[in-house]
Amino acid sequence: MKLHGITLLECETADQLQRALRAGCTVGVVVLVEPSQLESIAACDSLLGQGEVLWIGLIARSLLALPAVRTLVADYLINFIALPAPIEHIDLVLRHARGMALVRSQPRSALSDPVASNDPAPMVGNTVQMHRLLHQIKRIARTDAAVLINGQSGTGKELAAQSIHRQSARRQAPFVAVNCGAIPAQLFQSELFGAEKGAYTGATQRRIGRIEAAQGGTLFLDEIGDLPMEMQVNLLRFLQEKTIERVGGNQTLQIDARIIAATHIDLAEAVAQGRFREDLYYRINVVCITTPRLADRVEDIEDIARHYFVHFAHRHNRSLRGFSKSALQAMLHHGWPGNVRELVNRVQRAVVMAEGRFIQPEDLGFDRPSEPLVLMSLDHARATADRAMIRRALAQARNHISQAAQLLGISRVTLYRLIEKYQLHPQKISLISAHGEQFFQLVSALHAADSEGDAAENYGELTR
Ligand SMILES: Nc1ncnc2c1ncn2[C@@H]1O[C@H](COP(=O)(O)OP(=O)(O)OP(=O)(O)O)[C@@H](O)[C@H]1O
Repeated sequence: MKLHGITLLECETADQLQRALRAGCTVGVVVLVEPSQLESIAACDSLLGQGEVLWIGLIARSLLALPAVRTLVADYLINFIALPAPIEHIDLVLRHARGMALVRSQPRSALSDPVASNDPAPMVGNTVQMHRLLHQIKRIARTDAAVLINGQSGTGKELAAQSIHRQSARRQAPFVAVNCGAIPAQLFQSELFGAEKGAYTGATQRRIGRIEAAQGGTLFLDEIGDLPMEMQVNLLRFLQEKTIERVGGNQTLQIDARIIAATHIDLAEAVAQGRFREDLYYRINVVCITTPRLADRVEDIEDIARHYFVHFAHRHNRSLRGFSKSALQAMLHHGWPGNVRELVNRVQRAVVMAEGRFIQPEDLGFDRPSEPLVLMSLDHARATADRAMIRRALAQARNHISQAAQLLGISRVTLYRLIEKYQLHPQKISLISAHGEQFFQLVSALHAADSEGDAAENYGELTR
């Protein structure tokens, strides 16, 4: 419907709201003047969190005390106005929302955003353990000694190695990482030492190995504990002589590279069991540091989670607000067997999957903490569960009755009867799509309407 040149999209069902969102509006208005409207808003809550729409609430003052209304305001709205309210106030809030929408729609400059730059990830953490590690890294970076980094998988061993390299005198030269456990034994020699043209079938040109590629810089040997015995001999020779020969070549090349090795297994024990060469162990273990488990520094969890939240929200272009309290709680209570890598993965998944404005425990792949059980009659408990499930099914089926009935495993007739019984009729949600200059016409229309009476009623007129 057009009014004063403004596109007004009135949405009474989730389906209509979905279409309006696809139409690309930037500012939406949730009008809530009767308690009965809350049901339909609850049915649409996943849609309210979608896209880039900035939501403003126009809410009857009498409803603001309701917990459901407070949740709506906290989770989805960037601002709300208690009705009745002076039209100037509504005007101001809507202008502000439009301004925010305009700013958000500007392409963000990758250069001006440190998160988007190509700098390697910083090491985040403010606990005693992290302070100690950062201090050790700083001191080690000044020397050229071989370093062994111990730590469970995902604790940041590679990040620590990069940090040593970046702070060292070799920072302008390459940092070359080799995952010793991931290279097939038959390729290891050529992968590490390189190969001359014709050295083996398929070697159509000279290949520079990883060790040579690290010339002047740092060679990071990840998972060195997984290195097969025969390869340990070759590596030891390089470490002792600082020279290599490419496979199929006869030229000896002098290599100047700092060695940083990392392992998640106990190398001393592997030596004791004869699985790792003792002489190699002492070569790489001149200085040893340990990256702490995430579970041993829980105070860092929130900082790291927020750091990656900003990073991924930017990368995936999501305008989420952050973590809900229950999501933060769930993170603090998790055991983090996969350490920081697991946290990074969970945050990324949550940023992509979250339907509301705030990340919930489910988005992070955790179960929602169970609500404390309140004693109630079985009839009441059943009715509460019925209502919740019907609402959820209606939302998922976009208010399509047959589909919702199917999801619930009941007939359409039964669903209609239950909707009637629990008063779950899809109610009115009003959304005003305001594009560009049309927005100001909308505000003018509100001004004009104001002279005829109460702002809330007039707003209702405009959206009806
Ligand atoms: N302190 C930290 N601050 C920010 N990000 C971190 C931190 N520690 C680790 N990460 C991130 O966690 C992920 C895993 O880190 P990294 O690869 O360095 O761990 P790792 O110990 O080498 O793992 P693996 O043993 O499995 O190779 C990376 O995305 C890294 O950027």
